[in-house]
Amino acid sequence: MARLLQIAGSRKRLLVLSGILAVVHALLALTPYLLIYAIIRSLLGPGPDMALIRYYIVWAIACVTGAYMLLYASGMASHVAAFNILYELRKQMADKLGKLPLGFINRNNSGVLKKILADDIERIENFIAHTIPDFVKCAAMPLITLGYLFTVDWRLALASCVPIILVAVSVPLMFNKKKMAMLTDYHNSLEHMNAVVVEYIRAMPVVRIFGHTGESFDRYSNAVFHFRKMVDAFIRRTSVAYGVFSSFVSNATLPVLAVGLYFYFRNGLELPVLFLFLILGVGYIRPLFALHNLGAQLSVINHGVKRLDEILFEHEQETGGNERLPDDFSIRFDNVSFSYEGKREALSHVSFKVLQGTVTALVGPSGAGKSTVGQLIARFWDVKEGRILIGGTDIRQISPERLMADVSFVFQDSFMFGQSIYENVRMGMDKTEEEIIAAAKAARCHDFIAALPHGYQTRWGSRGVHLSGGEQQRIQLARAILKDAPILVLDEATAFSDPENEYLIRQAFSKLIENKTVIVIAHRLSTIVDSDQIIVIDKGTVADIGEHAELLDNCEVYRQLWHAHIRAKEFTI
Ligand SMILES: Nc1ncnc2c1ncn2[C@@H]1O[C@H](COP(=O)(O)OP(=O)(O)OP(=O)(O)O)[C@@H](O)[C@H]1O
Repeated sequence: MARLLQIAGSRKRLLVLSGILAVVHALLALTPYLLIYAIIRSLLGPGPDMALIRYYIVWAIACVTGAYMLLYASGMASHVAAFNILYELRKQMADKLGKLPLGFINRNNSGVLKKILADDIERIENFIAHTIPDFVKCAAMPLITLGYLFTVDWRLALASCVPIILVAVSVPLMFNKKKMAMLTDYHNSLEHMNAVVVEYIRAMPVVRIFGHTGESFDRYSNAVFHFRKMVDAFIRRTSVAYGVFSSFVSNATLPVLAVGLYFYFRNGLELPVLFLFLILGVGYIRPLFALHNLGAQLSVINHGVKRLDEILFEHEQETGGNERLPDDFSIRFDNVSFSYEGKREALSHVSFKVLQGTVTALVGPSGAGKSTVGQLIARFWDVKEGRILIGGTDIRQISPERLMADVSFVFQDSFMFGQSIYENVRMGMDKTEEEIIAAAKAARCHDFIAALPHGYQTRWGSRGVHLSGGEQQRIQLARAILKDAPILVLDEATAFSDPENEYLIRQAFSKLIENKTVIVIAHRLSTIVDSDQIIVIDKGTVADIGEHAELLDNCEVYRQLWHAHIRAKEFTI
């Protein structure tokens, strides 16, 4: 609750207002019962005063109306606060995700992130908008009622407390530490199920093709069964205590009725007082049910808030507080070592230099660390040892915005947004229509875009159009051409292209790399033989650096790669 109030920030005042309105609502909702009590007294007394009774009825109706108006106002205040908090939270999360290393996003399963960003935040809204006012109301109602009942007859008031005392004993039994730990397991299991479901759906095409439907379904169904087991075990553990709790609450009349009847027959307790206790002495127990539900909800929220905080407090990439601009766009790896999540080193003592305006190819066997080198330049991750310099400046001292503006990355897979093709090329950059079309022309995509049903305004996605893999690659190139960053990292961008597409991509490339510092991560060695330099990476280290002919003479790893490449080219089915 404290953390939620902290998250609420300046909206706390609205929440307090909502709470105050809920308390006044509770007071007003109680008043009609007191008026009914007065009416019964009057009716049972000698010569009832009908004018007074009518007066009480009018007041009772006014109080009920007022109570509901206040409840509405309280709900309004809490909703306005909740939606504002929701907005702030989503903004904070988006801002934070933008500052985290991109590797963090890669590392986390998209199903889990989706649950945190969509479901957990949504639940917080629900909690703040509904549960907080309900909580105040449910806590205020019994307190006010009980206080009043003690002023009427302390003996019956004490009797009406019996169910509360029993509840106070049974609830901690229900939520001891062990069961709270079970709740955490329950939430983890729910998260796991979410992740598996997302994977199951996303992997469906691959799974079908490879005939692993049974295996994949097993993972899915195991996750669902595990979740069911968790729920089952939790319900088994708590059902007895819950049964005791609900029977106390449902039969709360009994102690008041027994003690009331006793005093009525023995001590001449007034009938209206007995009625009052039978109505109010039981009515105030009901909100306890709601309080109990709130306990369960609180644990769900608690888990969600913890998950949100894991992201909000995740270590951000720092710029060392001493931001500098690069002097030029050369790149230097200075004794760089790096491992993913502290495991085996993916790169070990890697040093090389890339001059401004030159093309460098990274080659090496699969898993050697080529993509890692590329990703480190864009600071997807931070190095463990050594440093990476752009124009003489350590990239950790360049602001992330500057670094992102200076480096373009063409990935192996292109991602298309569910927007128009125009917006997919523009990618939020501040560019004119002419510039966008010029970039599309340079990337050889203008012709196929123009042939789409609505040209550049055609929407990508389920109800729009789909483009071939090669066309999507060219859209990626158009983005990079439009961005016009001085440094370009190309990760196997030409792989898997058909000859026609490859020809077009090559044309787009030559336009893209003009006057840029380029690093190409390539498997098809024939495409990079003319590079200014070739860096051979093997098992996370630099095996050799040089031009194609030199490396063929001197580097065994390169020679093997080259021969494998030639054999692959000559291979026919
Ligand atoms: N996100 C990641 N988390 C953990 N380990 C990773 C991750 N990405 C790569 N690795 C590991 O780091 C090592 C280097 O991988 P990298 O992708 O850089 O090699 P590569 O030379 O680009 O391979 P390929 O040519 O097959 O794409 C490999 O052992 C790989 O398993």
